[in-house]
Amino acid sequence: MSTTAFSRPIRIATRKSALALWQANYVKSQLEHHYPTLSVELVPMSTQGDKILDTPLAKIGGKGLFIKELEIAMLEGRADIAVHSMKDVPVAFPEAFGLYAICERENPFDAFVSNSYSTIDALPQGAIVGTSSLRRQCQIRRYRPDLDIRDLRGNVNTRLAKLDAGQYDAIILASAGLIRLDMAHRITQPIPADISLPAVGQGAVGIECRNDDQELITLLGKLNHDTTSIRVRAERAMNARLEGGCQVPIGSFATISEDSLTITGMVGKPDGTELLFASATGSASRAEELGTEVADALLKQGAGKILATLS
Ligand SMILES: NCc1[nH]cc(CCC(=O)O)c1CC(=O)O
Repeated sequence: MSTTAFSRPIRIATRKSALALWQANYVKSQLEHHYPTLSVELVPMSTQGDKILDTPLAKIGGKGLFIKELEIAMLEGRADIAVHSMKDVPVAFPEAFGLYAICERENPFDAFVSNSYSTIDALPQGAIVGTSSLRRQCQIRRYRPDLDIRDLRGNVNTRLAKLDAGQYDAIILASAGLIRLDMAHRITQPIPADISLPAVGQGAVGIECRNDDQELITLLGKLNHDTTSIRVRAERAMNARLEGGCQVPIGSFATISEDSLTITGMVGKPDGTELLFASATGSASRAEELGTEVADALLKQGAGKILATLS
């Protein structure tokens, strides 16, 4: 625990979804744990992305959309930091902002959620599976080409409600979201990485603030989890080289053992007919280079052509 010269409260800009609020409260409690004299407040706000919930994300501008309004609040001095699911954070940051802590990763894998079938393998021919993620779609289609994959939008609770109402035989969600919202019991089957490689940064929470807020940047350093941060940096470097923008059929997953980092990447056609994989292993100190190497190997196999048809 440390004392801090911070005299004003730290205000966390956050979206109002249950998951966003959980993450903001988590960062609040981490800050209070490390700096007991600090006062931390949440500044919940509606973003454009929340208001257009029925439009597929890809069509309304994708990943950057949720974040912009939180950044405006920080620029206008209404908030000091913003908390994000790393998988929703674009690779390129707006000039005035940076990512100054990545907290310890929760379970990074996708989850199969069903009220009737215990595993993906147990689904009958042609079963209806809900997901709007091109990454999940292409990998599930490769594994089970017979399934009927249908669009599924909304926050975690909305998606579960649609499953419970019988609109789908199963849905695919991130395990991390369910665990954080106290719904780990809804995970019917954790989906291993060899069936569905997670999204870049899945399960990790990142903290953003203005580049000129040096006092705050120093303070946030305590909340950074080194191993998570290195893994996510490798995954994001891969995405950066692939120019993986908004909603893309890209998976990336890095692990660290001792000082060695292994990263596997995937780019796939949404219909599941062609999936490219590559991986690299090396010193964790070369995280970003290894991520870039995997991207280059994917590009060499033709990933650029697949991605170009989607933009
Ligand atoms: N795309 C929405 C989103 N962004 C972050 C999570 C939760 C998991 C995480 O923190 O990575 C989810 C829900 C989901 O994909 O099921």
